[in-house]
Amino acid sequence: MKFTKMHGAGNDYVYVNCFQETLPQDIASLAIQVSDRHKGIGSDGLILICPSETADAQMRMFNADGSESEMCGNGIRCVAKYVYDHGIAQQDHLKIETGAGILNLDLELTGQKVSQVRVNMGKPILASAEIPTLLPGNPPVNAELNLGEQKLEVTCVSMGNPHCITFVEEVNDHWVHVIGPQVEVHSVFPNRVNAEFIEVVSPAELKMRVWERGSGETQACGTGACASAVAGVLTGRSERNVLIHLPGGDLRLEWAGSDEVFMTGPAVEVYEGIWTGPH
Ligand SMILES: N[C@H](CCC[C@H](N)C(=O)O)C(=O)O
Repeated sequence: MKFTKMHGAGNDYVYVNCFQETLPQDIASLAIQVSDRHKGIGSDGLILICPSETADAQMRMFNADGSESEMCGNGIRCVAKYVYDHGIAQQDHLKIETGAGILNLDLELTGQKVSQVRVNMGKPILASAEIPTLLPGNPPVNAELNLGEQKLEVTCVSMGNPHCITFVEEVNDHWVHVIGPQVEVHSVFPNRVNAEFIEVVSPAELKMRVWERGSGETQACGTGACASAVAGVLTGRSERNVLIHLPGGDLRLEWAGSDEVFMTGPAVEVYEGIWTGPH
């Protein structure tokens, strides 16, 4: 199976062109195997670039534990780069079908290749089946999440996939590695959740680390950055246009007057290879 390794702000996935490749039946197992950083290719998950009847391509995204997510913000920028650079569609405006609907993307070229992508990520959802209201009468903004000894004040936003955002004084390993896994599997999130921890640098700048549902800490999360930008506005902490610093790079977020969230960031291809495993 031919694959391409790509990343967006350090959030790295194995990409397979399903216009050409045939996959095994059990995609969840394949995702677990290729993602393994010691016994596989090594990635935060597996992303399939598939034909679509309604858009230029369809994206399917699997976490490192094999679970499928509705959306991936860093992934969709890389899918757009792949679709353009590899000649599947060559307009500088693309439509990609996702589990969160069809999204519109604008490509920025350096030479003949895509270097940055601006994505209309659609409207945030403040309460949904994936993010039930945390407690009766408790809205998803500044809600109380009970972790036993500790109570967190969180804001829950879905970008098609669910996010739980906590604003903290200092984003450190304790938040990400100790609190993150507890938030991910908290019983108020029946489908689990991605957990973001945000430090406000200024109203125009946030620092973020993420514990992702199904993949653990990653260097960046596009949908998480969108959800965090929305949470910053809803809680009066940040402006509608913010730069978010992540361990793997920066993302620009705008929550426009139209209520849609626009995300701009890099997309990088690293190498191509042939998956022959596992043996
Ligand atoms: N890293 C991805 C999100 C993956 C989300 C996934 N972990 C989930 O289960 O929803 C992003 O850039 O948006």
